[in-house]
Amino acid sequence: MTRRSAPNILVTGTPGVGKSTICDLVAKATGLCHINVGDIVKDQGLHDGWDDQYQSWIVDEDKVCDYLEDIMSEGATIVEYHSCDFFPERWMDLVVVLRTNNTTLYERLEKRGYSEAKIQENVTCEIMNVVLDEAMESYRKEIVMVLQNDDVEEMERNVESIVQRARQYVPSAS
Ligand SMILES: Nc1ncnc2c1ncn2[C@@H]1O[C@H](COP(=O)(O)OP(=O)(O)O)[C@@H](O)[C@H]1O
Repeated sequence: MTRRSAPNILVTGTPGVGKSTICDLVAKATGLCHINVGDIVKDQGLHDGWDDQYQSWIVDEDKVCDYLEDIMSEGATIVEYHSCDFFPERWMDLVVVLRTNNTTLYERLEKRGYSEAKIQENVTCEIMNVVLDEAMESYRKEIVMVLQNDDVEEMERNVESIVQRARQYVPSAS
């Protein structure tokens, strides 16, 4: 196992649950390097083109993993993405799954200017626990933290909980 001086944290969840906002705050509080996987897919061309139907890039998961390998081996990184099953399990010390109630999520995505179809698709995904199930199937349950993120009070509490876990991190002895 790799020895990392500071932890790697994955923050995942349906689009709109608050990943970017929480990661920004945790990164500021801890000094962890914040990587938005969606951004690197676009900026580094880690995709096979644009999907018109889904209005998103067709992600090349192998390219994403190759790109991130050295960064994640170093540690001290907080990564966000709306999916979590293709990252090597060994990279992650903590996996945070953010949840948001349907009405609030709908409103956030509407404000973002998503089409009705895309909003419905994402809200259904949240109702069906798609990302939560993916996280539970992909990582040891001891490192998965599920946090409700509907309002500002919850957000502050969530940031605090994640920062605390990051500070408790003990580098693996193995
Ligand atoms: N806990 C929260 N309370 C209120 N608004 C929030 C909360 N978390 C996120 N938001 C707002 O919801 C929107 C989506 O958040 P964002 O962090 O971009 O989500 P994601 O990265 O998961 O797509 C933003 O406008 C953000 O300010």
